[in-house]
Amino acid sequence: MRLGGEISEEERKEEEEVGTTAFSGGECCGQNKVVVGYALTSKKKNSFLQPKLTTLARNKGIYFVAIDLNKPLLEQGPFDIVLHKLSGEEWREIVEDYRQKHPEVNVLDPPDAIQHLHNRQSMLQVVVDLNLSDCHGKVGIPRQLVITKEKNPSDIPYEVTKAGMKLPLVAKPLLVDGSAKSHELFLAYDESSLSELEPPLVLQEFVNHGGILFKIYIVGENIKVVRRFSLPNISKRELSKVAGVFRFPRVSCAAASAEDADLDPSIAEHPPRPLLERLAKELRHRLGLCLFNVDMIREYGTTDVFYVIDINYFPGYGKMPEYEHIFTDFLLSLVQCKINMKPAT
Ligand SMILES: Nc1ncnc2c1ncn2[C@@H]1O[C@H](COP(=O)(O)OP(=O)(O)OP(=O)(O)O)[C@@H](O)[C@H]1O
Ligand SMILES: O=P(O)(O)O[C@H]1[C@H](OP(=O)(O)O)[C@@H](OP(=O)(O)O)[C@@H](O)[C@@H](O)[C@@H]1OP(=O)(O)O
Ligand SMILES: [Mg+2]
Ligand SMILES: [Mg+2]
Repeated sequence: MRLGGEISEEERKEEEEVGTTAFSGGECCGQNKVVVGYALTSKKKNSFLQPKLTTLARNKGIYFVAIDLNKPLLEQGPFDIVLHKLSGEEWREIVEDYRQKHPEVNVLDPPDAIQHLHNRQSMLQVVVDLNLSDCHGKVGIPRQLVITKEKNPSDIPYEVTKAGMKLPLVAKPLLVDGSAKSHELFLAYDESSLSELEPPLVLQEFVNHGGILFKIYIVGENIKVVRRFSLPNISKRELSKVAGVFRFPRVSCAAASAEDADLDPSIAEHPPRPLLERLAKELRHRLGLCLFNVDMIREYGTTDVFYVIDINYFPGYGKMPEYEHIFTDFLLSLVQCKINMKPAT
């Protein structure tokens, strides 16, 4: 916890912008003050730093301060916690350097750990390694094949046949770098059309799941599940009649949740809580991350066969119910944990 931390004029302005009021000194209404430096894109800042979050945070003594990207990070602060989601190697090095020079600051999360989620192959490999086959259900990943950038697109149909992959396939850019392009996904109904795609790619077997997906938001030890609309089932009949590759929209990212829709209970029922707790705990430890979400689907016609299809770093928490309470409590718990760990003097 920062005692007597100073906040610069620019940071003060920024705080006013996001609805927090800065003051010098380390205490607020008898509470210690927690300073959270943040480096987020303006889109993320707008969706995450909503007034309902910043107001509640201020009441709990938490102050969000914008990191000035035009100034060295090492000259800014002092911070208790740093929250960040920006792309690029340069930023990664800046944060890594800052972490080494300021081990007392909780940097959420370490850049190397985040990097794991920037590749759709390494992202899901942790789920495979977990081998969660008997914990109130089975959790795996869809069968997938990586097509590296050296591969000639005209060879993709052969590679797919050789690997014995079953159609239809979802084609996803291998790298996730925060760009719109890295979210450009295609559904492929026949093998020969696959040569229209541009490597590097991950080709994933499409798993019928009744058009509903579960977004499992993780904030430290907290788990919140929301239901979202997803792609509908593809029947054998449809598959036999259709050919080609089709781009599809970011259907499950829409803010509209499927929470209140009138759905078949066998499709809509949330995955069992013990399974989610085990999955979240294992992923937190194996990935070394606190802030992420997992997209999970239930194989259509089953009660307990689940697939993880995507893991995202620092997702759209603004769409998670009660995120302002969960997030502020989490930030306070981090600082409290540090205080408890300090040796008594
Ligand atoms: N293997 C699959 N089987 C069935 N549907 C899938 C599969 N993979 C992806 N989808 C559908 O496509 C959507 C987008 O896929 P995915 O989540 O992997 O992409 P993304 O660009 O990383 O999305 P996000 O916006 O969540 O980061 C999913 O939410 C789901 O509706
Ligand atoms: O924009 P939204 O609020 O929807 O958040 C999305 C987020 O975009 P942002 O980080 O630019 O905000 C995406 O990050 P990048 O992969 O593009 O880095 C990804 O994490 C999505 O899964 C999030 O949607 P959600 O899964 O939570 O529905
Ligand atoms: Mg997704
Ligand atoms: Mg994703």
